[in-house]
Amino acid sequence: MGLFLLLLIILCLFVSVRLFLYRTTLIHRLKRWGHWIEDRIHEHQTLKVPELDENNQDNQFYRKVYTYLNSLSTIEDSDNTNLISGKKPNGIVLCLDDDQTVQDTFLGARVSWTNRVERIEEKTVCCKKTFILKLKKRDKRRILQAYIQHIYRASEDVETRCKELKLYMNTAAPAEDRRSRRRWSSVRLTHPATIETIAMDSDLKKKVKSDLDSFMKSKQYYHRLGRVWKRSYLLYGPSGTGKSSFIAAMAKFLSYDVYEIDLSKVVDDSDLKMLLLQTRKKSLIVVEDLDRFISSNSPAVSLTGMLNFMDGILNSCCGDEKLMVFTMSSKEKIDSAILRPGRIDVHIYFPLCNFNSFKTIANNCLGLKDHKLFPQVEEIFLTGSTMSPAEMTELMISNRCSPGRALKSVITALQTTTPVNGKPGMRLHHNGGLPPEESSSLPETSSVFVMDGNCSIPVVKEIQKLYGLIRMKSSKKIGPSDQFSGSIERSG
Ligand SMILES: Nc1ncnc2c1ncn2[C@@H]1O[C@H](COP(=O)(O)OP(=O)(O)OP(=O)(O)O)[C@@H](O)[C@H]1O
Ligand SMILES: [Mg+2]
Repeated sequence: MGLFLLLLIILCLFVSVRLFLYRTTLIHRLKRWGHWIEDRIHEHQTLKVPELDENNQDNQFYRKVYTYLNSLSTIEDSDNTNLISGKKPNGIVLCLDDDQTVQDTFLGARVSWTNRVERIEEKTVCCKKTFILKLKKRDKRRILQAYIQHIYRASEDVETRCKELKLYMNTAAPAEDRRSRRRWSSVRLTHPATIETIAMDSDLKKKVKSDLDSFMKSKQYYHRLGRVWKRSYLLYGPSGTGKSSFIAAMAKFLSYDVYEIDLSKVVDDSDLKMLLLQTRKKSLIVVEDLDRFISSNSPAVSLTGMLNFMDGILNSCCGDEKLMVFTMSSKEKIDSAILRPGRIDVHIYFPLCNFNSFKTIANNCLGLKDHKLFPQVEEIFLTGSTMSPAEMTELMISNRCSPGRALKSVITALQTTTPVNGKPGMRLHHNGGLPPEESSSLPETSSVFVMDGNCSIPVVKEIQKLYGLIRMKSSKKIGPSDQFSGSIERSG
């Protein structure tokens, strides 16, 4: 009985001491001291993982380490961790701060990582970033190889689970350190457009989706052909027809980041190359308003520089799996060298509104599938009146409380033939908005989907079939010299 009482007292004492230690975080402190002493006893080695490699290209392993460290549970216990709003509403993600150290254990070995950030100039965002791994020398041989593999696997897991799309923009840099700097800054890509919300011919949507799908699955195919795994899209059409929104929608569909090149910040041809070298795989490289750039005869970037950027050997040096997307208002005056297959593989025309796109926008903005005013709207479209989807969207959004009023305002605007692109009263042919240069020789359609070469097999077959049909109709059209080059196809 006495012994039992004694054991009970010891147990109670043990529990209260432990509780006390927890409460005062003494255990935590004792552990830290223990580690500190251990660190003094053992010889350590430090290894650096810089953000850029010796060619100033992205060090892919740096990205992996970044993702891996931010996913560690120990980051929660670490001081100065940044709390950043996450993808989910009210969600928070943890993110290492500059010069913060975080601990990790692997196969019984304790290692630490420090996020070293050296500012190049005071008060600027430009900095040199390096992760520093510190581990015991005696552990290095035993764990390092396996640990690196573990980081690759774990970061890929995290990336596929919660990939957050980014929009990268190029930053201007003084000439002296253009080559040593990271030239892109990023924000989260939060554009709400999806391929479904874009008012576009439904067959065309299907074609684009299947083209993007087959591109993603064609790694082996491209490599077997000895080609860079890249595909180029040209989106062209009047202002406010959804070209930029479609880029965001494509990025979401593919789950790719977007690199948008602002040519006014590019200093010369080699600067443009450097920007391309610093992009990552699985991304969309976007150049908006290419026609404006070409007609401006920019002193900074030459036409040759642009041609090489679109289809140069450099494309093979900056990571595979890239989509290049260019936008233009019209390709009428564009040099055919720019538009040749390989530089541009898919041409998509974005027309002004027709009755079908009006219905999609009415459904998106007002939740209307049908309305008694629809026949009146259809009639006005038949007279050739039109407006841009952007204008139509604005009218509907500003009158969204009253669908009837919204439709009436659309009718009034269509009747007064709003000036489009500065041209008063632009009217369309009854083909629903084909580009002027192509409307005369084409079957009736609402959009143009022109694909040149480089498609994956099923798409090529479909194009050849269609091409045969069109060739029978018009002998004037340009045909492919073989199945992968020069084919020009049009379908609705
Ligand atoms: N096809 C469309 N479907 C749905 N909404 C559209 C469409 N086109 C334009 N919009 C609406 O108009 C707005 C502007 O469109 P967007 O910026 O994508 O046009 P754009 O073709 O890139 O114009 P610009 O040539 O002037 O840059 C979008 O935010 C969207 O709400
Ligand atoms: Mg745009």
